[in-house]
Amino acid sequence: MLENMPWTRACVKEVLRYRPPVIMVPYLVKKDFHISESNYTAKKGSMIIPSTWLSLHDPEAYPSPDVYDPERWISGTAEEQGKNWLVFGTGPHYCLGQTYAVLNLMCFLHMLASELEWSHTVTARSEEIRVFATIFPMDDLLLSFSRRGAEAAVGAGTA
Ligand code: HEM
Repeated sequence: MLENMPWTRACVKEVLRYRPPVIMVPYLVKKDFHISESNYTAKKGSMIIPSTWLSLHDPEAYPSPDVYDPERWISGTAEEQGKNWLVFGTGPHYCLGQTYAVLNLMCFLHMLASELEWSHTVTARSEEIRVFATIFPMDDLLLSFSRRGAEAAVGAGTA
């Protein structure tokens, strides 16, 4: 079923690109490591902290990177940008949960969208980002839900 939901997948992949939950991954250098095509060598014992944010907002890979645009995963070239898709890291320690995470978010989004009406109170700080391990909207996200077709709110408040 989930493989037949390209738009739900596109929405999940786009929100992970647009607002990645992990914006940097720290690595400890185990031995001197020369960065190819540069004259820089990372010394043993130093910390390297690559930013996933910059790759995921690279305009060469994702045109208009600061626009939330699921369409780029349908008719655009986003699926071809494997080197930039660092939401789940890369290399031998890439995230073991990445397939599960995307499928789980698809299920979650599908259920919330089909069962509930969403109401988002947008404030001047909604698009500002607070970094605290992961990222949050600065206004904490003023979102309320009501069951479709019912008067009673099932989860009003912040979420
Ligand atoms: C949206 C949700 C998630 C995001 C954005 C995420 C992101 C990441 C990132 C960036 C890394 C570091 C990769 C690297 O060092 O290059 C990582 C590692 C890891 N993740 Fe996730 N992750 C998510 C969900 C999950 C889930 C649901 C599981 C387990 C069910 C999981 C299990 C792991 C494990 C075991 C590692 C360490 C792999 C290793 O060191 O070899 N992750 N994740």
